Formats: sequence, structure tokens, C-alpha cells
Amino acid sequence: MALIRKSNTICSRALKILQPSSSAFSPSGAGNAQSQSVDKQTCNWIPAKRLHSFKRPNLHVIRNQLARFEGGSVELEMNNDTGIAILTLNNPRRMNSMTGKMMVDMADKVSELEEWHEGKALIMRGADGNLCTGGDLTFVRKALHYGEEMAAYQHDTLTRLLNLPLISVALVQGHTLGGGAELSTACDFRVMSSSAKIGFVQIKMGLSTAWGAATRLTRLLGRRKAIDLLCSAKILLPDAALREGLVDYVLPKICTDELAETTNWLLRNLCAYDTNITRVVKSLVVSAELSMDHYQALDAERKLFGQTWGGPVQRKMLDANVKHK
Ligand SMILES: CCC(=O)SCCNC(=O)CCNC(=O)[C@H](O)C(C)(C)COP(=O)(O)OP(=O)(O)OC[C@H]1O[C@@H](n2cnc3c(N)ncnc32)[C@H](O)[C@@H]1OP(=O)(O)O
Repeated sequence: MALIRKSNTICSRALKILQPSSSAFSPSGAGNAQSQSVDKQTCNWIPAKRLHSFKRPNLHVIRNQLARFEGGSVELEMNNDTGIAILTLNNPRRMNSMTGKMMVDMADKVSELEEWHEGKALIMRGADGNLCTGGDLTFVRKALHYGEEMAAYQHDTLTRLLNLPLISVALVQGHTLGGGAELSTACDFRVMSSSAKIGFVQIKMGLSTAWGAATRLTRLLGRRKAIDLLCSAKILLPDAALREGLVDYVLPKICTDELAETTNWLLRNLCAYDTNITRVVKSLVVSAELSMDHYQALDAERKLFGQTWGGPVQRKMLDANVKHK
């Protein structure tokens, strides 16, 4: 009964939240999105955060809280010769699931990428053969009171990542589940290993999407497929993921170096031309997309997520130590 009551409350609150409102997380000038994202004189990219005065929760305070949840790291290598950067989630003992400290690390690395002017592409991957299995459950258990704040922090980082003037690719390897699947949607493209599995399993854990994937997935695949993937919690193998349009390329079965193969795919298909023009074109696409009220959608997503996080269904699932085989 308690579960049903909680679900009903969430649904009726959802209806209110989804009404347009003047929220603390909305941009004050969403209609200005299509205004210049590229400086005509120099062709320099202008960060999306300067296009929107993004009134947001105090991310500095949230950062200090998240940093206390230790474990793992996020590493960045930037290669000025190839113009390709590699962002690595590094918590392999826990399949690169994210701690609070990793969220802070990732935000810092995205800030470094915003200042990197020689780059044209970014590959996001996980250490040792899995991209990421979502929130680190040790962290999740300790942070059940802190869902909305964590979501706000991740929304900011992943929106900045998605809007970088770099062509971004997630290398989907091993288990890419829950928040891990969400991370992959913060990249422009997804390349999948032939042995990988990807699934938005949050609903099985009593949660809605934590890190902005409902908003991004709907834009990526449309309403019908987004509802299907998010509400069924199905775990897709490469052929199905390709068919659904969730991934763009499946790596060959025999592939000794999947990172090198992903880099070649990028260089061959998307990064063959001038760095500066590539950055400008990516910025224009970002600018066009931002005119579609992205921030309001994230606002609603964050509020609804905050109501599932720490709720009875999630607690029950955590206690049951669910495995998504
Ligand atoms: C932000 C909201 C969300 O992300 S909700 C989704 C949260 N993620 C999950 O619920 C994933 C739970 N884990 C699983 O389903 C399984 O571990 C999967 C990924 C299927 C792998 O199964 P299997 O191949 O049998 O390996 P295993 O379970 O022995 O795991 C190896 C070690 O990795 C760990 N691990 C894995 N995922 C996480 C995670 N999210 N948080 C913390 N630890 C994780 C496992 O606990 C296991 O560690 P250990 O060997 O027991 O010390």
C-alpha cells in the first residue's frame, strides 16, 4: 500500500512539475539560444554556458558534499597531434560505477576540455573493459538523502560535455548499465563492443533517470523508443542496440584494440576535416538544439528523480542486491 501511495504522489506531483514554470534551474533566456555560438571574426567557439544564463543550484556547495564520497577517479589524456582526447572512468573493481569523487573529477575534466582549443574529438570509456554500471552502490547507499543535488551536479557536467565543440563518442564496453547507459547518451555517438550490453535499468531499482537520459534519449530516439527503453529496462546486445539507433557502430568481433579501432572510426568518418571548422559545425548543431528548451526538461527530470531516490522501491531493490543479468 505504501508503495502505491508513494507512486500516486509522484505521479500527481509529476503533472505539476511538467507544467511550464519559472524554476530555479531554467535559463532566463532560453529564446536566445540560437543567437551566436560562433564568433564570426575568429571562428572561436563560445561555451554554451555563456549563451544561457543558467540559474542553477549552488554547484560549489554540492561539489564539496560529493567530494566526500571517495573512491575511483576520472582521467583525461589530450593529444594535440591527433586532436583526440580520452576520458577514462576509473573504478574497475566496481565496474567503473561512479562515486561522488568521480563526479567531481569528471566535472573538472570537462572544464579542462572546455579550455582545450586544439581538439576535435573526445572518446569516453571505462577502465578494464566496462564503461560504467551507474552509481557506485556504496555511494548510493550513503547518499540516499542527496539525490536531487547529485542529479543537478551531473546534469551540469553532462550538459557541458554534450555541448563541447568536440565530436564525442562513448565506447560502450562490457556492462553499461543504469547511470552508465545515461553517460553514453551525453556523447554525440556510441560505438559498441561486440560483447557489450547496454540497458537503462533504473526503473528496476525503483528510480527514474538520474543523470539526464530521459531528456537526451527522447531527443536522440524519439518518444516511443525512449519510453520503451526506459520503462522495459531491457538490456540490449549490439545488434538490437544498432537496430534501435542507440549505437552507431559495432566493433568487429575480432578486435585486439577496441580503443584504437574507435579512434580510427572517428578519424575516418567524423574527423577527416579541418579542426576549427569541425568545432564550429559541432557548435552550430549544439546551438540549434539548445533552442528546444533543454533546461526545462532537465529541471522536470531532476525533480522527479529526487522523488524516487531514497524511496521505498529503491530501498527494497538495494536490500535485494538485484543483478541485471
Ligand atoms: C544512478 C542510478 C543507477 O545507476 S541505478 C543502477 C545501479 N547499478 C546497478 O544496480 C548494477 C548492479 N550490478 C550488477 O547488476 C552486476 O554487478 C553486473 C553489472 C550485472 C555484473 O555482474 P557480474 O558479472 O556477476 O559481476 P559482479 O556482480 O560480481 O560484479 C563485479 C564487482 O563489481 C561490483 N559492482 C558492479 N556494479 C557495481 C555498482 N554499480 N556499484 C558498486 N559495485 C558494483 C560488484 O559488487 C562486484 O564487486 P565484489 O566482487 O562483490 O566486491
